[in-house]
Amino acid sequence: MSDTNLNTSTSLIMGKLSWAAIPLHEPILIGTFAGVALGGILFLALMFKFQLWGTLWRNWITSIDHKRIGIMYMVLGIIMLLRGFADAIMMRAQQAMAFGDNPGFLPPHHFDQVFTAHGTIMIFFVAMPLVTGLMNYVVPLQIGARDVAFPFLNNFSFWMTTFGAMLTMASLFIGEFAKTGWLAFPPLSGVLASPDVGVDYYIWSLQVAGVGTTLSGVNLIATIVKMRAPGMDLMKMPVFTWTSLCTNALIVASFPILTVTLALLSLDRTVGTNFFTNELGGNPMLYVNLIWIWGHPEVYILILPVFGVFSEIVSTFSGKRLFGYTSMVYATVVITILSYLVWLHHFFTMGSGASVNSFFGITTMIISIPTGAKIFNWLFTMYKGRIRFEVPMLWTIGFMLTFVIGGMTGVMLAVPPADFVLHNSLFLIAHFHNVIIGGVVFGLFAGINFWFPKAFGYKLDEFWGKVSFWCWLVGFWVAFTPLYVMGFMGVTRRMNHFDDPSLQKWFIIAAIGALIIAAGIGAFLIQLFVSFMNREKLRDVTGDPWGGRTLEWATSSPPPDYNFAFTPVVHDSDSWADMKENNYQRPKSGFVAIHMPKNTEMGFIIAAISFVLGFGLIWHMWLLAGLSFVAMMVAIVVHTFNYKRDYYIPAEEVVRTEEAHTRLLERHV
Ligand code: HEA
Ligand code: HEM
Ligand SMILES: [Cu+2]
Repeated sequence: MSDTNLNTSTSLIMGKLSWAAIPLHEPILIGTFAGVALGGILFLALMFKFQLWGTLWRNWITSIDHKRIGIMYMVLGIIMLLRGFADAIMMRAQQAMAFGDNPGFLPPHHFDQVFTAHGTIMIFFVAMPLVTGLMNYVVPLQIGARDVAFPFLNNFSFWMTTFGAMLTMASLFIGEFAKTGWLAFPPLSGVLASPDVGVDYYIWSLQVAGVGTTLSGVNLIATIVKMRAPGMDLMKMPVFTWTSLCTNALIVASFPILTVTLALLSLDRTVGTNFFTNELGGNPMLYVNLIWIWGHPEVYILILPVFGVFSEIVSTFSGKRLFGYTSMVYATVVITILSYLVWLHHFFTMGSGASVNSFFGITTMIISIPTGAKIFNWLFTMYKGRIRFEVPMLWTIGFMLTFVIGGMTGVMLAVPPADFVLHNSLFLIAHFHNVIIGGVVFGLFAGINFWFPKAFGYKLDEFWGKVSFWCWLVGFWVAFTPLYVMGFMGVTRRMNHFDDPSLQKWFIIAAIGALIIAAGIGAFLIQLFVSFMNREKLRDVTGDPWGGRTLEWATSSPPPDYNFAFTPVVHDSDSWADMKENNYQRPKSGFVAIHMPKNTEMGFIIAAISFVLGFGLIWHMWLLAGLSFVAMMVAIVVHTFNYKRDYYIPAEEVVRTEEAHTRLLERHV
């Protein structure tokens, strides 16, 4: 065999992968790897010791129960939050020390990967899974359904998201991640400026996860449209379900744009097309437009569901019906529509001209009106309410104060002449962390504290919940106010070293703020642990610990596999509050067998193969890519022959479950 032949055969199998891809010369990465490996070994040891593999496989990995899938999404989001936050701490430390002669501890090529990975992970693998997890858990319960419309697809979507996240994580130890920023604009992300695999990791992680997100959007829309309890017409739907419906409409309408954009980028990179280069009629502005037509709706995909969370919490903890239900629904729909008419505000400075900029500036500002309507509705709900300042409500009030300021700085950026000064400055960074942390993250913590007792049957510890809240609130302001200040001074984003020593004090303050946030994350983990240890004391047997108003509180906590023994009948938007007022009695007899979907391992298997496929494509290992593609197709076809997709929970078992709940309730009274 000649030398050339040998070379082609190696590259067909190994592609660009070689030992040089393992970052042995990066002490930070080797340290991290050692930590992950040790943690992994500890985890495996514990799993074997307590013999948990069977349970993990049967009850979780292969589960098609929307409740378990919802919880798994939340676990994924929380684990990835630790990774994304580790990146944030590294950036805060680097920028606090890298002044003058001190280069800091992160060389530019590493720093650039850190901010790209931070942004990508926080948006796609923290905020998205947490939001999707909440919707998955809560929506079917709120509409009185037994599961989502396509339970298998739900499991598959979850695993696609998870394996997408795992591809990003793999880039830590094999090769590297993109150095382009979280939206990977060409020409920087093109093959000339970024010849290594970083951008390919970015592309394929998001492609794999994006399939999951799109399908889960389809699934939840079908669920909400088709599976509501009798009597729940659209204007009687709980507000969280409404915001979920709009969010998933946004997902279905925007994620395919991301998929296509990334597909074109990968064609440019691998087969030499010129969609986004200036050669042969291509144009980088095409990419900028496409990515923001997805990117702007994306930020509303994150915020709308948490607006729903706050609506549920405000009315529950004020002991009142939500003020302005109808206007709340219209505001949500208006924001959904407007979010498609503003994308250009992300590149006012890129030469569209005064009239185009004015159009997009004005549409952007108009979004403040429905958003403001929501804020005032929440305030009016609290007005004259009997407010209980429990942990979910604290997060809600913290959100209202923080988010309004973040929204206002957004409106400042929407003024094109002002944006020419503030674009890509730390002011922008402060704006979006202000709305994302003060809005999305606070909302997720509010939601976790609110629905945790539903999912696990006991409340979360109040003391540690409050510690976590105060650390996040104070920490956020200490970490990001300096960025507003420096933004006004003209300091730009994505810098790993500064020359002007007078700035250092601001970065040190920001680093202290990040440490306070770290304490908030720590307190949250302690809260989970302490609550688990004290679960008997924190137990709620009623299924309705907060005096809830919507259907999820009508069933036991945790709900049985089938959610409701009988499908509830709805007469009001606050259906459970209405049922309680009318002296609703739980049915105690007449139970029948319940038709349920059955677990399957196929979602996990197909998603795992897509991880291998992604890995092969990243490294140009064409043989591996081809084989895994064929394997994936085979798995899909095999799955279509699986006719054993459902089973019945026998009536006796339903009787047993329901009677156990009745006994608990009677003992409680
Ligand atoms: C959850 C995320 C989220 C949310 C909700 C928002 C909400 C808003 N954003 Fe933000 N934004 C981001 C995430 C988000 N943004 C991100 C991630 C980026 C940058 C990405 C990057 O470049 O990397 C960005 C960037 C960004 C830019 C681009 C700046 C630049 O690159 O130079 C602009 C410009 O117009 C903008 C505007 C707005 C506006 C007007 C709102 C409005 O929706 C806010 C509306 C709310 C209020 C105004 C407060 C409540 C209202 C009242 C109390 C009523 C009274 C108020 C008035 C009448 C004003 N945002
Ligand atoms: C928890 C505390 C957090 C801290 C301390 C933090 C800190 C930072 C820092 C220092 C940067 C780089 C700023 C620069 O360019 O100079 C950054 C960028 C970014 N952050 Fe965060 N962040 C946090 C949470 C989040 C969350 C929760 C999200 C989203 C859900 C998020 C999304 C982003 C994005 C999208 C970028 C831009 C990345 C890029 O420039 O490509 N961050 N953050
Ligand atoms: Cu935007």
